Amino acid sequence: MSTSLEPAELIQARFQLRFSAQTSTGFALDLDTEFPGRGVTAIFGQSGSGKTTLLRCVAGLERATDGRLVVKGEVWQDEQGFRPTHKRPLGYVFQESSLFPHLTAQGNLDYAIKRSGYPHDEDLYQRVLSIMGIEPVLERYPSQLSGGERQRVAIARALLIRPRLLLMDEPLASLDAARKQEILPYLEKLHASFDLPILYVSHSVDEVARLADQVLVLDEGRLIDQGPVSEVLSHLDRSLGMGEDAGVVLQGRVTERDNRWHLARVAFDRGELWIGDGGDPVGQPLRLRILARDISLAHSPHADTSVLNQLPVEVEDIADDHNPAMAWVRLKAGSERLIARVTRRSVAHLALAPGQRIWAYIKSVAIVR
Ligand SMILES: Nc1ncnc2c1ncn2[C@@H]1O[C@H](COP(=O)(O)OP(=O)(O)OP(=O)(O)O)[C@@H](O)[C@H]1O
Repeated sequence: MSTSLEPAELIQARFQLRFSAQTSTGFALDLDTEFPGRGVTAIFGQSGSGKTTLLRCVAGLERATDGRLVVKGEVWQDEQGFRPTHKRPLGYVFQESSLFPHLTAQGNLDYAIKRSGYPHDEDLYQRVLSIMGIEPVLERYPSQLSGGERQRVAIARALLIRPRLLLMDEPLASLDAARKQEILPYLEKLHASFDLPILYVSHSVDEVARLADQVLVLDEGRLIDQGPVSEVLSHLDRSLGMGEDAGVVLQGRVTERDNRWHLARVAFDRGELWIGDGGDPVGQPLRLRILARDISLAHSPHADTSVLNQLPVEVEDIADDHNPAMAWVRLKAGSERLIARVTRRSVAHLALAPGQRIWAYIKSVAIVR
Protein backbone atom coordinates (compact mmCIF):
# COMPACT_ATOMS: atom_id res chain seq x y z
CA MET A 1 0.00 0.00 0.00
CA SER A 2 2.98 2.29 0.31
CA THR A 3 5.47 1.31 -2.33
CA SER A 4 6.17 4.93 -3.27
CA LEU A 5 7.54 5.70 0.19
CA GLU A 6 11.22 5.48 1.14
CA PRO A 7 12.21 2.99 3.88
CA ALA A 8 12.84 5.97 6.22
CA GLU A 9 9.11 6.74 5.99
CA LEU A 10 7.88 3.20 6.52
CA ILE A 11 7.22 0.71 9.25
CA GLN A 12 8.21 -2.73 7.98
CA ALA A 13 7.04 -5.67 10.05
CA ARG A 14 7.39 -9.41 9.63
CA PHE A 15 6.39 -11.67 12.49
CA GLN A 16 5.83 -15.36 12.83
CA LEU A 17 4.85 -16.46 16.29
CA ARG A 18 3.09 -19.52 17.57
CA PHE A 19 1.93 -19.93 21.14
CA SER A 20 2.65 -23.52 22.04
CA ALA A 21 -0.42 -25.74 22.01
CA GLN A 22 0.40 -26.84 25.57
CA THR A 23 0.05 -23.33 27.01
CA SER A 24 -3.43 -23.01 25.58
CA THR A 25 -4.58 -21.91 22.22
CA GLY A 26 -1.87 -22.77 19.74
CA PHE A 27 -2.64 -19.36 18.22
CA ALA A 28 -0.28 -18.30 15.43
CA LEU A 29 0.51 -14.82 14.17
CA ASP A 30 1.87 -14.78 10.65
CA LEU A 31 2.29 -11.45 8.96
CA ASP A 32 4.65 -9.67 6.60
CA THR A 33 3.81 -6.11 5.68
CA GLU A 34 4.84 -2.50 5.45
CA PHE A 35 2.82 0.66 5.94
CA PRO A 36 3.43 4.40 6.23
CA GLY A 37 5.21 5.42 9.42
CA ARG A 38 3.00 8.42 9.94
CA GLY A 39 -0.53 9.19 11.05
CA VAL A 40 -2.76 6.66 12.74
CA THR A 41 -2.62 3.05 11.59
CA ALA A 42 -5.57 1.13 13.00
CA ILE A 43 -5.13 -2.58 13.70
CA PHE A 44 -8.64 -3.85 13.28
CA GLY A 45 -10.18 -7.27 13.70
CA GLN A 46 -12.47 -9.39 15.81
CA SER A 47 -11.70 -10.48 19.33
CA GLY A 48 -8.89 -13.04 19.31
CA SER A 49 -7.62 -12.07 15.82
CA GLY A 50 -4.17 -11.21 17.19
CA LYS A 51 -4.24 -7.41 17.47
CA THR A 52 -2.69 -7.24 20.94
CA THR A 53 -0.18 -9.95 20.05
CA LEU A 54 0.95 -7.89 17.05
CA LEU A 55 1.34 -4.80 19.25
CA ARG A 56 3.31 -6.83 21.81
CA CYS A 57 5.64 -8.05 19.03
CA VAL A 58 6.21 -4.43 17.96
CA ALA A 59 6.92 -3.49 21.58
CA GLY A 60 9.35 -6.40 21.98
CA LEU A 61 7.15 -7.98 24.68
CA GLU A 62 6.76 -11.08 22.50
CA ARG A 63 9.64 -12.46 20.51
CA ALA A 64 8.64 -13.81 17.12
CA THR A 65 10.85 -16.62 15.87
CA ASP A 66 11.05 -15.24 12.36
CA GLY A 67 10.83 -11.55 13.12
CA ARG A 68 11.92 -8.36 11.47
CA LEU A 69 10.86 -4.88 12.47
CA VAL A 70 12.24 -1.71 10.95
CA VAL A 71 10.73 1.56 12.14
CA LYS A 72 11.50 4.42 9.78
CA GLY A 73 14.89 3.04 8.88
CA GLU A 74 15.81 1.95 12.42
CA VAL A 75 16.14 -1.81 12.89
CA TRP A 76 14.42 -2.99 16.09
CA GLN A 77 14.54 -6.66 15.26
CA ASP A 78 16.10 -8.80 12.56
CA GLU A 79 18.10 -12.02 12.11
CA GLN A 80 21.06 -10.38 13.85
CA GLY A 81 19.46 -8.91 16.90
CA PHE A 82 16.49 -8.09 19.08
CA ARG A 83 16.24 -4.75 20.80
CA PRO A 84 14.67 -5.23 24.23
CA THR A 85 11.54 -3.26 25.06
CA HIS A 86 13.26 -0.71 27.28
CA LYS A 87 15.60 0.23 24.42
CA ARG A 88 12.76 0.82 21.95
CA PRO A 89 11.70 4.48 21.82
CA LEU A 90 7.99 3.83 22.16
CA GLY A 91 5.03 4.83 24.26
CA TYR A 92 2.39 2.26 25.19
CA VAL A 93 -1.15 3.08 26.28
CA PHE A 94 -3.21 0.13 27.50
CA GLN A 95 -6.96 -0.52 27.80
CA GLU A 96 -6.83 0.09 31.51
CA SER A 97 -4.71 2.95 32.70
CA SER A 98 -1.43 1.75 34.14
CA LEU A 99 -0.67 4.86 36.21
CA PHE A 100 1.16 4.38 39.49
CA PRO A 101 -1.59 4.59 42.11
CA HIS A 102 0.70 6.04 44.82
CA LEU A 103 1.76 9.00 42.64
CA THR A 104 -0.33 12.01 41.64
CA ALA A 105 -0.93 12.70 37.94
CA GLN A 106 1.98 15.15 38.14
CA GLY A 107 4.14 12.51 39.86
CA ASN A 108 3.35 10.03 37.10
CA LEU A 109 4.38 12.55 34.44
CA ASP A 110 7.60 13.48 36.29
CA TYR A 111 8.48 9.81 36.49
CA ALA A 112 8.05 9.46 32.71
CA ILE A 113 10.28 12.47 32.04
CA LYS A 114 12.99 11.02 34.29
CA ARG A 115 12.68 7.66 32.55
CA SER A 116 12.96 9.23 29.09
CA GLY A 117 16.61 10.09 29.67
CA TYR A 118 16.06 13.50 28.06
CA PRO A 119 16.40 16.77 29.96
CA HIS A 120 13.10 18.43 30.90
CA ASP A 121 11.63 20.31 27.92
CA GLU A 122 9.19 22.88 29.29
CA ASP A 123 7.72 23.68 25.85
CA LEU A 124 6.92 20.04 25.16
CA TYR A 125 5.56 19.61 28.68
CA GLN A 126 3.18 22.55 28.38
CA ARG A 127 2.09 21.44 24.92
CA VAL A 128 1.27 17.95 26.12
CA LEU A 129 -0.65 19.25 29.15
CA SER A 130 -2.66 21.61 27.02
CA ILE A 131 -3.44 19.13 24.22
CA MET A 132 -4.56 16.51 26.73
CA GLY A 133 -6.39 19.12 28.84
CA ILE A 134 -5.05 17.81 32.14
CA GLU A 135 -3.72 20.94 33.89
CA PRO A 136 -6.68 20.99 36.32
CA VAL A 137 -6.13 17.42 37.56
CA LEU A 138 -2.35 17.33 38.06
CA GLU A 139 -2.55 17.21 41.86
CA ARG A 140 -4.98 14.28 41.94
CA TYR A 141 -4.19 10.63 42.48
CA PRO A 142 -5.37 8.12 39.85
CA SER A 143 -8.18 6.94 42.15
CA GLN A 144 -9.52 10.53 42.16
CA LEU A 145 -9.67 10.74 38.34
CA SER A 146 -12.47 9.71 36.01
CA GLY A 147 -11.71 6.89 33.55
CA GLY A 148 -11.34 9.42 30.70
CA GLU A 149 -9.02 11.65 32.74
CA ARG A 150 -6.91 8.66 33.72
CA GLN A 151 -6.47 7.73 30.06
CA ARG A 152 -5.58 11.32 29.13
CA VAL A 153 -2.88 11.35 31.81
CA ALA A 154 -1.67 7.94 30.58
CA ILE A 155 -1.44 9.30 27.02
CA ALA A 156 0.39 12.43 28.26
CA ARG A 157 2.81 10.20 30.14
CA ALA A 158 3.47 8.16 26.99
CA LEU A 159 4.12 11.34 24.98
CA LEU A 160 6.59 12.75 27.54
CA ILE A 161 8.85 9.75 27.00
CA ARG A 162 9.35 11.33 23.53
CA PRO A 163 8.59 8.14 21.64
CA ARG A 164 9.23 7.59 17.95
CA LEU A 165 6.18 5.34 17.86
CA LEU A 166 3.05 5.34 20.01
CA LEU A 167 1.19 2.07 20.62
CA MET A 168 -2.40 2.26 21.82
CA ASP A 169 -4.30 -0.90 22.71
CA GLU A 170 -8.03 -0.12 22.78
CA PRO A 171 -7.43 2.95 24.94
CA LEU A 172 -11.17 3.63 25.10
CA ALA A 173 -12.32 0.08 25.82
CA SER A 174 -12.85 0.57 29.53
CA LEU A 175 -14.89 3.78 29.08
CA ASP A 176 -18.66 4.09 28.69
CA ALA A 177 -20.10 5.58 25.49
CA ALA A 178 -20.30 9.14 26.86
CA ARG A 179 -16.68 9.10 28.11
CA LYS A 180 -15.57 7.71 24.75
CA GLN A 181 -17.16 10.65 22.94
CA GLU A 182 -15.47 12.96 25.41
CA ILE A 183 -11.96 11.62 24.84
CA LEU A 184 -12.03 11.19 21.04
CA PRO A 185 -11.40 14.90 20.35
CA TYR A 186 -8.23 14.70 22.47
CA LEU A 187 -7.01 11.80 20.36
CA GLU A 188 -7.72 13.80 17.22
CA LYS A 189 -5.80 16.77 18.56
CA LEU A 190 -2.93 14.47 19.39
CA HIS A 191 -2.99 13.14 15.84
CA ALA A 192 -3.00 16.65 14.39
CA SER A 193 -0.38 18.15 16.73
CA PHE A 194 2.38 15.56 16.91
CA ASP A 195 4.32 14.16 14.02
CA LEU A 196 4.23 10.73 15.63
CA PRO A 197 3.14 7.45 14.06
CA ILE A 198 0.46 5.74 16.12
CA LEU A 199 -0.53 2.07 16.01
CA TYR A 200 -4.08 1.97 17.33
CA VAL A 201 -5.75 -1.34 18.16
CA SER A 202 -9.52 -1.29 17.98
CA HIS A 203 -12.48 -3.43 17.11
CA SER A 204 -14.77 -0.41 16.88
CA VAL A 205 -15.56 0.64 13.30
CA ASP A 206 -16.58 4.04 14.63
CA GLU A 207 -13.20 4.71 16.17
CA VAL A 208 -11.40 3.45 13.08
CA ALA A 209 -13.55 5.65 10.80
CA ARG A 210 -12.88 8.64 12.96
CA LEU A 211 -9.19 8.34 13.73
CA ALA A 212 -7.39 6.11 11.27
CA ASP A 213 -5.47 7.10 8.17
CA GLN A 214 -4.75 3.52 7.22
CA VAL A 215 -5.97 0.18 8.45
CA LEU A 216 -4.52 -3.30 8.88
CA VAL A 217 -7.24 -5.95 9.18
CA LEU A 218 -6.36 -9.15 11.04
CA ASP A 219 -8.23 -12.43 11.06
CA GLU A 220 -6.96 -15.48 12.96
CA GLY A 221 -3.46 -14.05 13.10
CA ARG A 222 -3.26 -13.22 9.40
CA LEU A 223 -3.40 -9.93 7.58
CA ILE A 224 -6.46 -10.11 5.33
CA ASP A 225 -6.69 -6.51 4.17
CA GLN A 226 -4.80 -3.25 4.41
CA GLY A 227 -4.92 0.20 2.89
CA PRO A 228 -6.23 3.73 3.37
CA VAL A 229 -9.24 3.85 5.69
CA SER A 230 -11.66 4.93 2.94
CA GLU A 231 -10.65 1.99 0.80
CA VAL A 232 -10.67 -0.71 3.48
CA LEU A 233 -14.06 0.35 4.84
CA SER A 234 -15.61 0.12 1.39
CA HIS A 235 -14.67 -3.53 0.89
CA LEU A 236 -17.87 -5.50 0.91
CA ASP A 237 -16.48 -8.64 2.51
CA ARG A 238 -15.28 -6.46 5.42
CA SER A 239 -18.69 -4.86 5.70
CA LEU A 240 -20.38 -8.20 6.16
CA GLY A 241 -19.04 -8.57 9.66
CA MET A 242 -19.79 -4.98 10.58
CA GLY A 243 -23.57 -5.16 10.29
CA GLU A 244 -25.24 -1.90 11.26
CA ASP A 245 -21.89 -0.11 11.63
CA ALA A 246 -20.80 -0.71 8.03
CA GLY A 247 -20.18 2.40 6.02
CA VAL A 248 -17.51 4.49 4.35
CA VAL A 249 -15.47 7.56 5.10
CA LEU A 250 -15.20 10.45 2.63
CA GLN A 251 -12.70 13.25 2.83
CA GLY A 252 -14.26 16.55 1.73
CA ARG A 253 -14.02 20.31 2.11
CA VAL A 254 -16.67 22.90 2.99
CA THR A 255 -17.36 24.99 -0.11
CA GLU A 256 -20.48 26.94 0.87
CA ARG A 257 -22.62 27.73 3.89
CA ASP A 258 -26.31 28.35 3.55
CA ASN A 259 -27.31 30.53 6.51
CA ARG A 260 -30.98 30.45 5.70
CA TRP A 261 -31.33 26.67 6.04
CA HIS A 262 -28.33 26.09 8.31
CA LEU A 263 -26.66 23.79 5.84
CA ALA A 264 -23.13 23.44 4.53
CA ARG A 265 -22.06 22.13 1.17
CA VAL A 266 -19.12 19.73 1.26
CA ALA A 267 -17.32 18.89 -1.95
CA PHE A 268 -15.34 15.73 -2.47
CA ASP A 269 -13.81 14.23 -5.56
CA ARG A 270 -16.39 14.93 -8.32
CA GLY A 271 -19.32 15.12 -5.96
CA GLU A 272 -20.89 17.20 -3.24
CA LEU A 273 -23.15 16.70 -0.25
CA TRP A 274 -25.27 19.00 1.88
CA ILE A 275 -24.92 18.46 5.59
CA GLY A 276 -26.11 20.26 8.71
CA ASP A 277 -23.95 23.36 9.21
CA GLY A 278 -21.60 22.56 12.09
CA GLY A 279 -20.05 26.05 12.06
CA ASP A 280 -17.03 25.04 10.00
CA PRO A 281 -15.63 27.81 7.78
CA VAL A 282 -15.51 27.56 4.00
CA GLY A 283 -12.33 25.71 3.05
CA GLN A 284 -12.36 23.51 6.16
CA PRO A 285 -11.46 19.87 5.43
CA LEU A 286 -14.00 17.45 6.92
CA ARG A 287 -14.18 13.72 7.29
CA LEU A 288 -17.67 12.41 6.61
CA ARG A 289 -19.07 9.03 7.47
CA ILE A 290 -21.94 7.54 5.50
CA LEU A 291 -23.47 4.33 6.79
CA ALA A 292 -24.55 1.65 4.33
CA ARG A 293 -28.00 1.52 5.90
CA ASP A 294 -28.51 5.25 5.19
CA ILE A 295 -28.26 4.87 1.41
CA SER A 296 -31.11 3.88 -0.86
CA LEU A 297 -30.92 3.40 -4.61
CA ALA A 298 -32.99 4.49 -7.60
CA HIS A 299 -32.79 4.62 -11.39
CA SER A 300 -33.38 8.37 -11.54
CA PRO A 301 -33.18 11.52 -9.43
CA HIS A 302 -36.37 12.74 -7.80
CA ALA A 303 -37.56 16.25 -7.06
CA ASP A 304 -40.38 15.19 -4.73
CA THR A 305 -38.37 13.72 -1.89
CA SER A 306 -37.12 14.99 1.45
CA VAL A 307 -33.70 13.47 0.78
CA LEU A 308 -31.28 16.33 0.10
CA ASN A 309 -28.43 14.33 -1.30
CA GLN A 310 -28.80 12.41 -4.52
CA LEU A 311 -25.58 11.36 -6.19
CA PRO A 312 -25.02 9.79 -9.60
CA VAL A 313 -23.04 6.60 -9.02
CA GLU A 314 -21.96 3.45 -10.79
CA VAL A 315 -22.62 -0.02 -9.40
CA GLU A 316 -19.30 -1.74 -8.83
CA ASP A 317 -20.26 -5.03 -7.25
CA ILE A 318 -23.01 -6.74 -5.29
CA ALA A 319 -22.72 -9.27 -2.47
CA ASP A 320 -25.16 -11.25 -0.37
CA ASP A 321 -25.49 -10.56 3.32
CA HIS A 322 -25.68 -13.22 6.06
CA ASN A 323 -29.29 -12.11 6.36
CA PRO A 324 -31.08 -13.73 3.39
CA ALA A 325 -33.29 -10.67 2.93
CA MET A 326 -30.39 -8.23 2.49
CA ALA A 327 -27.60 -7.44 0.03
CA TRP A 328 -24.60 -5.10 -0.17
CA VAL A 329 -23.99 -2.88 -3.17
CA ARG A 330 -20.66 -1.15 -3.67
CA LEU A 331 -20.88 2.10 -5.62
CA LYS A 332 -18.35 4.34 -7.34
CA ALA A 333 -18.76 8.13 -7.00
CA GLY A 334 -15.74 9.56 -8.82
CA SER A 335 -12.73 8.05 -7.10
CA GLU A 336 -14.68 7.58 -3.86
CA ARG A 337 -16.58 4.48 -2.85
CA LEU A 338 -19.96 4.15 -1.12
CA ILE A 339 -21.67 1.03 0.10
CA ALA A 340 -25.41 0.54 0.38
CA ARG A 341 -27.27 -2.14 2.32
CA VAL A 342 -30.57 -2.81 0.62
CA THR A 343 -33.01 -5.72 0.35
CA ARG A 344 -32.37 -8.45 -2.19
CA ARG A 345 -35.83 -7.74 -3.46
CA SER A 346 -34.74 -4.20 -4.36
CA VAL A 347 -31.63 -5.53 -6.12
CA ALA A 348 -33.91 -7.74 -8.23
CA HIS A 349 -36.56 -5.05 -8.72
CA LEU A 350 -34.00 -2.49 -9.95
CA ALA A 351 -32.20 -5.24 -11.91
CA LEU A 352 -28.90 -3.99 -10.46
CA ALA A 353 -25.71 -5.18 -12.11
CA PRO A 354 -22.05 -4.09 -12.12
CA GLY A 355 -21.35 -1.18 -14.48
CA GLN A 356 -24.86 0.22 -14.23
CA ARG A 357 -25.31 3.95 -13.65
CA ILE A 358 -27.87 4.73 -10.96
CA TRP A 359 -28.62 7.27 -8.20
CA ALA A 360 -27.76 6.96 -4.55
CA TYR A 361 -30.07 8.75 -2.12
CA ILE A 362 -28.16 9.54 1.03
CA LYS A 363 -30.45 9.93 4.02
CA SER A 364 -27.91 10.98 6.57
CA VAL A 365 -24.27 12.05 6.73
CA ALA A 366 -22.28 12.35 9.93
CA ILE A 367 -19.26 14.55 10.37
CA VAL A 368 -16.59 12.65 12.24
CA ARG A 369 -14.02 14.64 14.13
N1 LIG B 1 0.75 -15.81 26.02
C1 LIG B 1 -0.14 -16.49 25.33
N2 LIG B 1 -0.15 -17.85 25.29
C2 LIG B 1 -1.06 -18.54 24.58
N3 LIG B 1 -2.03 -17.97 23.84
C3 LIG B 1 -2.11 -16.63 23.83
C4 LIG B 1 -1.18 -15.82 24.58
N4 LIG B 1 -1.51 -14.51 24.36
C5 LIG B 1 -2.60 -14.52 23.54
N5 LIG B 1 -2.93 -15.77 23.21
C6 LIG B 1 -4.03 -16.17 22.32
O1 LIG B 1 -3.80 -15.57 21.06
C7 LIG B 1 -5.01 -15.18 20.43
C8 LIG B 1 -4.95 -13.72 20.02
O2 LIG B 1 -4.96 -12.91 21.17
P1 LIG B 1 -4.90 -11.32 21.11
O3 LIG B 1 -4.98 -10.83 22.51
O4 LIG B 1 -3.72 -10.91 20.32
O5 LIG B 1 -6.22 -10.98 20.29
P2 LIG B 1 -6.95 -9.58 20.08
O6 LIG B 1 -7.29 -9.49 18.65
O7 LIG B 1 -6.13 -8.49 20.68
O8 LIG B 1 -8.28 -9.81 20.93
P3 LIG B 1 -9.20 -8.78 21.79
O9 LIG B 1 -9.86 -7.87 20.80
O10 LIG B 1 -10.17 -9.71 22.46
O11 LIG B 1 -8.29 -8.08 22.76
C9 LIG B 1 -6.12 -15.50 21.42
O12 LIG B 1 -6.68 -16.71 21.06
C10 LIG B 1 -5.38 -15.63 22.74
O13 LIG B 1 -6.05 -16.53 23.60
